[in-house]
Amino acid sequence: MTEDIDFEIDAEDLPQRAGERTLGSPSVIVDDLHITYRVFGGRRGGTTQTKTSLLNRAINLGRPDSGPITEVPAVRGVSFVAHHGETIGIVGTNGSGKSTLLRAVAGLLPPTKGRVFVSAEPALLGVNAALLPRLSGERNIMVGGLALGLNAKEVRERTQDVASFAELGDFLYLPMNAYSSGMASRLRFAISTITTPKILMIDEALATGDASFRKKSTARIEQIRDQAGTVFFVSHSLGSVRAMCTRVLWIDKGVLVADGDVDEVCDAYHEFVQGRKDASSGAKLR
Ligand SMILES: Nc1ncnc2c1ncn2[C@@H]1O[C@H](COP(=O)(O)OP(=O)(O)OP(=O)(O)O)[C@@H](O)[C@H]1O
Repeated sequence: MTEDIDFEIDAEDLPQRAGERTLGSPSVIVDDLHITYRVFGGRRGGTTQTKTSLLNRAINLGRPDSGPITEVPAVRGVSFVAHHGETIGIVGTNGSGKSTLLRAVAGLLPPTKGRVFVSAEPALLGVNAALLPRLSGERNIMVGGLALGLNAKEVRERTQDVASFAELGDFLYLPMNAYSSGMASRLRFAISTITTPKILMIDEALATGDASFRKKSTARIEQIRDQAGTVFFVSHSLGSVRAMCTRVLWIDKGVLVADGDVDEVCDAYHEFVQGRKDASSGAKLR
């Protein structure tokens, strides 16, 4: 197991754990959730393919989306209840299903099986939010703001704040494909924090930008977290998870192997990635 654990972020720069906040009512209920991706390609004759008729194969010959379909079970039977007032870290090795789980809770992926109940519209805050490279920063702020539920007037009122938070200067009016990658990710972050959601989902957002922007963005996360009801935080940085979270879910190969106390789960996961323990060692923490 060669998972990298990033301890690079200075603990002093991190938002602190939400402390002894009393838990409120349930905000997210995930009940036996399964997410299976279906992708074109893969081994012909494999066990996960659907049958394509000879005629279809002949018609589709040469098309990139023709051929067998492979099913990738990314989340397998995950169940948990999150409450208002919790900051929940999600840890797991590469490809274990963390982002898929987050996207499913955010309503961006339909469950293959099982159900997700949310008490409010969750907002996914991540550096990977899709923006349109040919549009200016200003137009992207409008598109992003509308997508997050603001109306056009509200977005216009906040545009200068978003632009100055992202340190765009006059680049605000240039197409995003003229931005440096750091500038683009700062803008993504700034857009995704334009509102304060009741359920906030953060996917590796702390990795955004250089050290000074990271400090600023973590302060912004702390501010949002204090106002948001429930925060989910996917990260490979156990330092960040320990500093910020009040509970941790550990996902391995799509299965929830541990759900509980931050230090216990982080310690077990750390030992696991160091190759000292098997993933099943986390089961007792549930
Ligand atoms: N769009 C997709 N189509 C098909 N398979 C996918 C897709 N996205 C993810 N997967 C697969 O689903 C599994 C879970 O991926 P996911 O991105 O959720 O894991 P992760 O824990 O977030 O990984 P990482 O830490 O590398 O970001 C992996 O096997 C991955 O290859």
